[in-house]
Amino acid sequence: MKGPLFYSKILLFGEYGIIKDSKGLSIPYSFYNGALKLMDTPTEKTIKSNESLNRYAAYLATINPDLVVFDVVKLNADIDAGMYFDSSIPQGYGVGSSGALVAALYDEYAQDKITVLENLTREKLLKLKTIFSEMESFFHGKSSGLDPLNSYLSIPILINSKDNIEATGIPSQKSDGKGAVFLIDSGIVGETAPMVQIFMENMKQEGFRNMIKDQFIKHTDACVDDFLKGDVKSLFKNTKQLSKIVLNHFKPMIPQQFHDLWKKGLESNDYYLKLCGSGGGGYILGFAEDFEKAKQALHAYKLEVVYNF
Ligand SMILES: Nc1ncnc2c1ncn2[C@@H]1O[C@H](COP(=O)(O)OP(=O)(O)O)[C@@H](O)[C@H]1O
Ligand SMILES: C[C@@](O)(CCOP(=O)(O)O)CC(=O)O
Repeated sequence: MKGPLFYSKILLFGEYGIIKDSKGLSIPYSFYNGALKLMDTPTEKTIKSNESLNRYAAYLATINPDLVVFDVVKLNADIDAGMYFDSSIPQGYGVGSSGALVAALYDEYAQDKITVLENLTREKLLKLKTIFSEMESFFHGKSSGLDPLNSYLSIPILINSKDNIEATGIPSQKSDGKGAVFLIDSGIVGETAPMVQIFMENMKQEGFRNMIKDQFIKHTDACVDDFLKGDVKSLFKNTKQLSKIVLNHFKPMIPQQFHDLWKKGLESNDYYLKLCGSGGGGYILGFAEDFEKAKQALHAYKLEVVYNF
């Protein structure tokens, strides 16, 4: 057995906001991917993955059957036979390792599944997102379902609001462009669930809620609009604001040793940093109008370009 490949994703904008009601924009990142496979010779990695699937299968069997029903008998038999998720997607790096896994399992075991080949109306997309949100909650505590959706469809997804999502095109990349979006490897593994929990706790405070509504969501939405329009000038203005807000209000999600680097970008304007997914480690997402300048300022770090302006 070797299932189809599912890609990692990069949530360019919308982390945390999309759990509430902000816009979000997520693109597939084919550099990393994963597929369900049967073990030949067991290794530490494949055994660990198989055990993780076993725990997850028990959860999948408890999901409301009105939403989605899985072929649990086949799933359990495959797990007993040594199935694992053969994936290059780093876990806890904010690029959707659990999302790709969720997409692969839905694809293989969901009954009456919505397939990528049919006409994906807004209703069908929303239904898929609801199913994925429920499936991924096992890993996240609370999940928007966007990661698996992106992985399942392998196309950019625009979230306009909680119940208004669509497949979208993004402006084509300029291979000779000076600007870039890039990843910085923090070298630390993050965990989504505790970060989402901190966010949900903070949301119980009125001051934090107001900041999310009046500042965080406002700039997130503006960034999404600018990116899709290709308005690079306005995009950098709004990304700078977003970077500032995140530094001030999402400190637990930024590894301590990156606080200074984050601030330096805001002061020099050489680059702006933002969270990549839930944060707490993993990748940090960078935006630079002049990538050569950013590279110099960040020479001590390993950068991976994901988009050129
Ligand atoms: N290859 C894999 N095999 C089994 N489980 C996996 C695999 N990759 C990811 N997972 C599951 O997904 C979890 C990571 O998901 P999460 O914390 O949401 O991080 P990410 O940002 O990478 O999606 C892991 O703890 C594990 O339970
Ligand atoms: C924080 C959040 O908005 C994005 C999390 O992404 P990741 O699991 O860190 O890739 C949670 C979600 O939308 O499921």
